[in-house]
Amino acid sequence: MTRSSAADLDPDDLGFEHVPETDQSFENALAKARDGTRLTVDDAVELLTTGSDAPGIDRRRKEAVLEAADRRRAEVVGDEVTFVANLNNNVTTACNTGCLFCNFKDTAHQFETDHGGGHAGFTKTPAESREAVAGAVERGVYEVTSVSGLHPAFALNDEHHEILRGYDDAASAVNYKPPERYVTDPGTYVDQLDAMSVDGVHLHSMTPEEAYHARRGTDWNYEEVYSELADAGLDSAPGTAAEILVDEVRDVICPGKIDSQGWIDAMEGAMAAGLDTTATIMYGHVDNEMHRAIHLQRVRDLQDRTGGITEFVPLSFVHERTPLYEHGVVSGGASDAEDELLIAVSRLFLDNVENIQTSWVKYGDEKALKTLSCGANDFMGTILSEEITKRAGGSYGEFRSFDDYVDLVTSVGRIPVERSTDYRDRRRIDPDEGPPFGPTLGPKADGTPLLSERERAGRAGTDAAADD
Ligand SMILES: C[S@@+](CC[C@H](N)C(=O)[O-])C[C@H]1O[C@@H](n2cnc3c(N)ncnc32)[C@H](O)[C@@H]1O
Ligand SMILES: Nc1c(NC[C@H](O)[C@H](O)[C@H](O)CO)[nH]c(=O)[nH]c1=O
Ligand SMILES: N[C@@H](Cc1ccc(O)cc1)C(=O)O
Ligand code: SF4
Repeated sequence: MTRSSAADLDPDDLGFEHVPETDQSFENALAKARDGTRLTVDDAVELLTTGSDAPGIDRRRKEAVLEAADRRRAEVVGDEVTFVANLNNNVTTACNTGCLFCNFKDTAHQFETDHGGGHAGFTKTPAESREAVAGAVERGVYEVTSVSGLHPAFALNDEHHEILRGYDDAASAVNYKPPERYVTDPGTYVDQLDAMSVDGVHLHSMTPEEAYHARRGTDWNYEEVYSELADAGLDSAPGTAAEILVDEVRDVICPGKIDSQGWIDAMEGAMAAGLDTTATIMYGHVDNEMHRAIHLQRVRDLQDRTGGITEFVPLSFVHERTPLYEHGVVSGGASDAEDELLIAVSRLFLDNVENIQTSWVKYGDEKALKTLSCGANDFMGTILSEEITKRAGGSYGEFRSFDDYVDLVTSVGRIPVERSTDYRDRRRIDPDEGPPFGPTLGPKADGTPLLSERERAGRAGTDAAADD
């Protein structure tokens, strides 16, 4: 069943078929985790629940799971904690997909020329995107992550515009309105990537959902679309939009999105086009431990087939300003124990994905540091600007300097390491040599700090959103 509004949902009966019940025991699952036997979905459920036969989390059992994951992390990737010098450049917040966990988007009609009222969102032209990227590259950033709303005027290229214009009632048939209808034309996906290709910066962009948007209304396949995007400068694709890869959950939280198989098809297309990818899970809303375990299996299967996933990124649901919370469908996000167990079981279950990322944006510094001893080894990036979590009510900040990274990582006895997006280039940072520390791996990165003390203080209250 597809429902489109949070107000229509009965929180006490979401009708889920998948529930966290198994024939496995916690002890058996833990023994398998400890000796490195490949885990099943039932094993993962036992570990995530610390025993599905009893309600609540058992503290002692939880510590045993975290310890097993920490040991595995040490065996697989050692004591280095990696991070990247990157910029988030989101192109537009205009989106009609209506995901109930998301407050990043603004309904797209507000961006039209004949819309009277104001709005808090933005659309950047390709020239504006280039300016944002050029400024960051000048300062030593060498990765740009760009994820955006599915603006109805976005098309892959000029040919795609022609195809979409050919539809009768294109707005409802293919979610298309021509750029002339909008105050700001976002250009095409190819234009945006071309514009953001500044001095060899690594472009990490085009989620599976965006790739779907870039081929809607055509018979093009994902590999062709990603190949054209790669020609325009794309280097790797973020595997967001995964949310929970179980359709009964997607039907509740994102009925307008591609389904689980669609996400997998897009990821396979990206990798067939030669791109690296990342994979995510967005958990802690209406999902249960069985859903999380099935999700992990789908990601592991995909990685068995492709080998192109460089990292797994758990994104804990930020609830405060989202339709799911405002309509009482959920009463909050994941607990600390759930966050720790999710990181730990991701490490133990995904025996074919080397890097598990922890997000200081979602968890805050204290919890993110704790997760570095529950299985995580990557601490994401400087990002310099953050809108998705902030708009959902998250308050853990939107940028991180290398000095902060070195302080945080050394405070838990680990080794700070600057990395490239694909983890192939690495530089160990010697804390005794600085501060200030800055990035050195990019073409224009010379070790100069990305943010001076003064800028960091000055930016603490800045709002990056601009008017359309
Ligand atoms: C905001 S979308 C932007 C890209 C594109 N529209 C898409 O859906 O793939 C990127 C991701 O942000 C994450 N996200 C959105 N709202 C969130 C929230 N309230 N808490 C945690 N993650 C969230 C979701 O996992 C989503 O797939
Ligand atoms: N976890 C979050 C990320 N992760 C992405 C990284 O910053 C980086 O782009 C990736 O590891 C590839 O190098 N980005 C966010 O904006 N917010 C997060 O919560
Ligand atoms: N920007 C996304 C997260 C993200 C982007 C790229 C990734 O590879 C992973 C996660 C968010 O804040 O939720
Ligand atoms: S998650 Fe992405 S597709 Fe869904 S509403 Fe937000 S911006 Fe749009």
